[in-house]
Amino acid sequence: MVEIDLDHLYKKYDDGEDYSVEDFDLHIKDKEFIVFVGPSGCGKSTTLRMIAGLEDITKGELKIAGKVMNDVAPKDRNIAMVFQNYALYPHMTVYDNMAFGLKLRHYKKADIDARVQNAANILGLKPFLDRKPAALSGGQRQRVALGRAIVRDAPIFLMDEPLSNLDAKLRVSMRAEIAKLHRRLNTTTIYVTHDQTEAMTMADRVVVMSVGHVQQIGTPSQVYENPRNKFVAGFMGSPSMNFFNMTYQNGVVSDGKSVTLKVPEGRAKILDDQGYNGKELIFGIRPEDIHSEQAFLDTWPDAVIDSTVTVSELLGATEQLYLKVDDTEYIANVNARDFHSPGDAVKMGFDVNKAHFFDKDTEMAITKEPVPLEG
Ligand SMILES: Nc1ncnc2c1ncn2[C@@H]1O[C@H](COP(=O)(O)OP(=O)(O)OP(=O)(O)O)[C@@H](O)[C@H]1O
Repeated sequence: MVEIDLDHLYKKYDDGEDYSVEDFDLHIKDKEFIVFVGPSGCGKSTTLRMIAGLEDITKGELKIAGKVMNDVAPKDRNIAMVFQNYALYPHMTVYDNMAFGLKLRHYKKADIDARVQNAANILGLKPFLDRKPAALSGGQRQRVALGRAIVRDAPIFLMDEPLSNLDAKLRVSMRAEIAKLHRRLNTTTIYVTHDQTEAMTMADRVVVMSVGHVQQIGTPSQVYENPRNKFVAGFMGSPSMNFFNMTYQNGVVSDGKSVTLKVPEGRAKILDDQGYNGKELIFGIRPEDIHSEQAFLDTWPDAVIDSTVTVSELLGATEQLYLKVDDTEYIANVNARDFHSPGDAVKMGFDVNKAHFFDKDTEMAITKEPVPLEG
């Protein structure tokens, strides 16, 4: 059982005025695949490096399997780490790169060989064991870096943007390989990325961060379906959620120009109960919740907006439409059968039942019960 507890962790760098990480509180379960996700500079790597022991913890406690680790040296934490730049030794073969850490730890030769062969087998690296890193592709190098973590047989893997140096296609296939590897090895894993797609597709749970603070912790679907605030709503999902500044009054939201939408009763009651009648708020709707099919427009005539297509991208089964109403631009993902061209005047139906409302000042989601930070 390897559980990791981040108990109200804080980090302030010597030359920093503010905390780079503030009050990071998380219990990681045995075998869990956790992804820290957020924009550049939000404190993901700093948190990971505190867990690895590469940075001091300013305040708070780090526990691994119940034991406080704050002052334990990195080499004694039994953690394997995979970095963005692979950190391979260029003068060593693939075999030696994977064996090196074990040699340093005085493993027996036969044991080292068995571990390296096993990792090479899992990662499809057998044909390359005698090559040097320069003679490998980016994906193969990244696999060697993973191999070096696997041979350690460590109960915890930490991965810091391990795929960001790979091209888009390779990233997708390595993403699946790492997920498969996790299912096979069941190692408690913390994975850092700024790519929300990686977070959504790989994580058991994601920790969404912004400027040193945890914004929300949950399964990918929890944070996608029930974002706690506007930041999480806008960060998770591609293309991003559309936001409109609106005023809510008597069951209708309006931007004071051409966008006026009836709010279904249940949602309107929540807004009424929480005192938003007559107030400004932020209205959010995901591109997939805006429709162009006639049947939808006929069913919800009070949520149809006359718009103009500015760009249309055919993605195969769906079409991504960039639209404009007055000066407001938004994006919709619609069925590709209704193909549109730039300049087309279109009627777009907003599925207000799926919309999200946020307080204009706090930017927190307006829901029946406040969305918890975790879960
Ligand atoms: N060694 C350091 N000394 C001082 N400040 C630092 C140091 N390392 C990081 N920081 C600062 O701490 C904050 C968090 O940085 P961190 O690298 O953890 O963010 P990140 O989310 O991992 O970003 P990225 O995706 O760009 O790596 C940033 O404001 C950064 O400038």
